Amino acid sequence: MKVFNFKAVAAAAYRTFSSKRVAKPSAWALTNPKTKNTNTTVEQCRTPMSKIEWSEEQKQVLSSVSEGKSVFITGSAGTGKTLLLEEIIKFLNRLHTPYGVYVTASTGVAACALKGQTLHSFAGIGIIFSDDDPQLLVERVLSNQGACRRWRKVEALVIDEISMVSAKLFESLEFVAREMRGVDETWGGIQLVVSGDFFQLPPVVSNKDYCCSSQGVMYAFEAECWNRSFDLQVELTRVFRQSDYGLTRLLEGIRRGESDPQDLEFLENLCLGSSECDHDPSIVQLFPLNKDVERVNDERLRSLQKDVVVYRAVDSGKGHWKGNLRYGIVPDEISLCEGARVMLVKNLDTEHGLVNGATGVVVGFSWSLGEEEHLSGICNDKVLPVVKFDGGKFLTIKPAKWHLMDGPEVVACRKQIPLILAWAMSIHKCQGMTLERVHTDLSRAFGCGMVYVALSRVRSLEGLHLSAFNRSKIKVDQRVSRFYRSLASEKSKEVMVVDRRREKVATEVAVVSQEK
Ligand SMILES: Nc1ncnc2c1ncn2[C@@H]1O[C@H](COP(=O)(O)OP(=O)(O)OP(=O)(O)O)[C@@H](O)[C@H]1O
Repeated sequence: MKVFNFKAVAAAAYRTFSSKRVAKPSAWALTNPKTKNTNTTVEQCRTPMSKIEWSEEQKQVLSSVSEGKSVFITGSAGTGKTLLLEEIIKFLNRLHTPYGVYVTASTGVAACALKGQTLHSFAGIGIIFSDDDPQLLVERVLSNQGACRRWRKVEALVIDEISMVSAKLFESLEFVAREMRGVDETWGGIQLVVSGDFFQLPPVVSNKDYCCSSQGVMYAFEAECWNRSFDLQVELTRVFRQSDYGLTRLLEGIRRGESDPQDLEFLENLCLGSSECDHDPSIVQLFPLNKDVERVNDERLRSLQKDVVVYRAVDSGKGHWKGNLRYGIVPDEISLCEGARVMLVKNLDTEHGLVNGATGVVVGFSWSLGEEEHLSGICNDKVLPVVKFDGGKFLTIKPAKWHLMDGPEVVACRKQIPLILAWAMSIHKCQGMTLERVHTDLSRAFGCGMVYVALSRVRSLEGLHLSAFNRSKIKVDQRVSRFYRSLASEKSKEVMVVDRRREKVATEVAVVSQEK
């Protein structure tokens, strides 16, 4: 109880302090790339879950896409990249022929969330290594009928979570696109819509490739074809996930590796109140490693000492597509019992907050009357879990379906209960999620972007519980910083051009009125 008070007081004090200290940024601060943490403003933040109102930047992207332009959308966590992408996908699907639009992502989890497929399965190039000859990849595609059709028919290609796509893959795909389509334009003329934040998790590269990449190139933006792949590269700057300016600014500092020492001190102090969280199962624990996630979830489940009901995924579909289903968020098998902490992994009732990421507790099981057919193969006990969500709502959870799409065609389908155990989760899996309450030990974070991804999941400081924090674990790749500096300087050049045009028009208007 004492600890809880400490956290509440600390968070409140921090908010007061941070809002007092930070005045409304000037117009200069908003456009000058050299200004630290310029990119988010307090009046720009809004209450999460409220009605969608596209920001000017989001509107700019929507309009460019509607003109057929290729765009790269980036920005801090929670700036609405995914929401914007969903809107773009709806638009593209209305515009193009069947098989004209392919939605992909670098990870199965992100692909599933957008009802798409992984970039690898779209491309049909198999696993690639840094020394693979691009021509060999074209041959691989040519031996795969489905992949040939995809490359020839695609008119618009969406790629989400680009930060985890390597330069080698990006470059290879651009080459494959030109070769397969026989068109000598960049990407063979395909309209690209790419989204992601390079300050978040980087590409996973093999040891062999890592040696090459650390000397050479690693990130997709380092690919030789990157700049000519896009007509527009936009950094979204309005944060929607957090409405607290202090937290938004603290996160932006960590994202860029330019933290204010007082923010870091605040995070260190926050750790003092951690012991309570170890016993509070309603807080999702985030771990850098999968093995810790499995250990904690298993231990917690066993400690309840209740009868367990097992749900097994039922997969259908064509050959290798079926294999891809297991890389999505929903597991092959999930064991549940009364008292188990769970997270919904599907939007069931958006109006009542029963959305992907909502957490709750299994309070019992009900007979699956009328659902026997749907449960067949999934659960031998023929019962459905009843969950009390943290918002107070009770819901009997029925099996849901996840489809793997090849353009408009469903090529594989997984049926499973849309729940995962939620005492613990990996930082890799939570990238892209909004979580109400998070507990994490960041002293064991490794690699670039991990601290930022973990911290940026929450909506408010009250939702953040830290048991350890080590400032040396905030790692930012200088190549990424340079890339964002160059994006910002391009933006400020654009602003200057617009300002000059405005000045010119104003002078002309003044001259005209004097002449009159
Ligand atoms: N224009 C908008 N109006 C209202 N809410 C918005 C808007 N854009 C985004 N949001 C909300 O903000 C939250 C974060 O959005 P989203 O998940 O799309 O961000 P993101 O940039 O993809 O984050 P991450 O990098 O962590 O994946 C979501 O709850 C989303 O619904």
